[in-house]
Amino acid sequence: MERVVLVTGASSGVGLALCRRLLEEDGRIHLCIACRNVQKSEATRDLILATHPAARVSTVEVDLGNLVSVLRVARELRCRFQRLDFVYLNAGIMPNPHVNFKALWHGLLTGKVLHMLTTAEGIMTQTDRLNGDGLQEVFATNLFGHFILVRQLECLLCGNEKPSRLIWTSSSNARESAFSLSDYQHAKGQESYSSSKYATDLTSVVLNRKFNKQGLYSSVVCPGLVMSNMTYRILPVFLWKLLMPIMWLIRFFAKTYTLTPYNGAEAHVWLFKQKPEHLDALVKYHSCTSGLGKSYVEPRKVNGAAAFCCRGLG
Ligand SMILES: NC(=O)C1=CN([C@@H]2O[C@H](COP(=O)(O)OP(=O)(O)OC[C@H]3O[C@@H](n4cnc5c(N)ncnc54)[C@H](OP(=O)(O)O)[C@@H]3O)[C@@H](O)[C@H]2O)C=CC1
Ligand SMILES: CC(C)=CCC[C@@H](C)[C@H]1CC[C@H]2C3=C(CC[C@]12C)[C@@]1(C)CCC(=O)[C@@H](C)[C@@H]1CC3
Repeated sequence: MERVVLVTGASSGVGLALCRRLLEEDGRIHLCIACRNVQKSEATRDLILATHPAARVSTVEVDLGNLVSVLRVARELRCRFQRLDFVYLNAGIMPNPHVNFKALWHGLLTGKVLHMLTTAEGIMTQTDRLNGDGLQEVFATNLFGHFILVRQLECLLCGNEKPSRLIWTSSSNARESAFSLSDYQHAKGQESYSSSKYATDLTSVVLNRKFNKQGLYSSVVCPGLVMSNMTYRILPVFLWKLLMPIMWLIRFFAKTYTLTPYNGAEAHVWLFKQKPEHLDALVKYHSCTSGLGKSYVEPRKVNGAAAFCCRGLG
């Protein structure tokens, strides 16, 4: 039976590399790519078919930051498919990023620089805004749109012969201290990206609690630092090009400097091959690349997730 795999944010970066890598793993899957509009869907399908001409690739359009669009695409998917085996919830944004180089310099003096270079803790802020639905844009796009999609697709994901899987692209920038239940959309702070990714980690834990019995399993991954449209919006492209040799060097000390979308998709592809019953719901799977360019996956506990469960909030 062919497996049906849905990937959001398939038009570029980690999502596009993931689509290609999944087809390398199993050329018989039915890959459904979700992009923002028809032009992007068709261009992405052409790119994938150029390297995998025999692949079965279909397209759907969704703006995850627009609830009407999410409900519409869920309806369309329910009509088109009888079940979904894998859903990669990968689309994401980081609008108006700002890097505090002074803090990075201070980190160098206080010995925290490696932690800062891998998590961006204390050196990155964003300016968020309200979207058309009256929700904070980062929360809505990175988490809530995806969450509503999952809930709307329950009939395709639960109670199937084999377990179905949700795989969320989170981040090592996810931080417990950036998230607050009383301001879960992060309207008040300037770390909306970090908050949305931490909320994603917790959502995955809670989804496992609720749905494992019905054969649906959820995992979170971090692709590491990847050069993609998202990172190219943080600094000017010429600066990234200048920094590139330094980043190759940093990779000898910081294994999460995966740098290419292909390497960044390592954990996503690894999870595709694992039995979900053997995975730990409180772990985030990190794509890593050694200084010599070898890719591998490292599991790390999600900070605070166990405590969150114990408090009974899940
Ligand atoms: N790059 C990095 O270093 C890291 C990235 N990540 C995460 O990886 C994921 C992929 O990002 P990456 O590949 O780096 O960046 P890209 O910007 O290349 O990819 C983001 C994807 O999300 C899509 N997207 C954005 N907004 C929406 C929306 N409203 N509705 C539908 N699709 C949307 C984009 O579509 P479009 O082409 O239309 O804009 C694009 O396909 C994100 O969740 C990001 O947070 C996590 C850790 C590190
Ligand atoms: C690499 C050097 C020498 C300088 C670049 C400084 C920053 C622009 C850079 C350092 C750490 C990076 C980082 C991210 C973006 C770019 C940095 C702040 C992320 C926040 C990108 C998105 C993610 O999800 C995180 C995992 C990244 C964490 C590290």
